Amino acid sequence: MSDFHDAAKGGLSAAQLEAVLRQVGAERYHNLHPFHHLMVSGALSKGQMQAWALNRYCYQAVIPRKDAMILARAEDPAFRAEWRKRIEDHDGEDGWSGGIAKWLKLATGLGLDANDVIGERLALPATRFAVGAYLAFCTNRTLLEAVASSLTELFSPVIIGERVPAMLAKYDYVTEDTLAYFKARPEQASRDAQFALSYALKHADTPERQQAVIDALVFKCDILWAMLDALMQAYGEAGHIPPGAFRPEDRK
Ligand SMILES: O=C(O)c1cc(C(=O)O)c2c(n1)C(=O)C(=O)c1cc(C(=O)O)[nH]c1-2
Repeated sequence: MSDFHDAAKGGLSAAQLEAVLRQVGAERYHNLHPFHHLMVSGALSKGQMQAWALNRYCYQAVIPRKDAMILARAEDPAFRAEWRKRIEDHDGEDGWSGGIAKWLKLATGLGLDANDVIGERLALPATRFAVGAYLAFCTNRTLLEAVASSLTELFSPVIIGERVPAMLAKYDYVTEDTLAYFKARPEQASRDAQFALSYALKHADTPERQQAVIDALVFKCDILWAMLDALMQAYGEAGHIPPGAFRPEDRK
């Protein structure tokens, strides 16, 4: 295990920087988290699955907002033309025909009330803090760091490829229709991640900027990890559900 804090010392070639970024994913992406392992092994209760979908909605909902922050800060029209596809993917043409609507369908397909999900008030405090930290990072850090923080998407096709077949095989209440969100995602994620990776490799042209790119990806892995930690703490064996947060019916 590396801590990556001086991974760019002395400077890296583009290929070396890419290798470090992929190593960050190999060591820190949330497919390594115990909550994901419980999910793919079929061990989650329905209430735990609902808690996951309800909390993940907060993440989905902030994505187009952080992408709008990135758009606003980008001076190159060609960059903006490419990046705005991300907002279109999540919002669709009318706000409710893209990825966010599909995530909502996933949540309601698991038995949750749509207003409870959209309202975000039943989400865990730590989820809201993590998601807020992502939005703040993309608002306050350099454009290069904000772009680099999206690079977890290099690894999302892998976790989606693990999650979807397992959910269909191991939970009888999960249908293909419920999981429609994930159909378009791997292709969109690969397109987006390739663009972001090329941008990051090109613009990280000093050891300091290379380190900033690596740190941004580590930070983003921490965000995703912290969200699953929060679910474990609240809905795992410890069962410390914070006041006001979602209480599954199978665990009053
Ligand atoms: O299912 C997943 O585990 C997963 C992970 C990630 C990610 O790695 O950040 C994203 C998504 N899904 C996703 O659906 C998505 O739209 C997305 C956008 C971004 C981003 O940072 O811009 N990450 C992710």
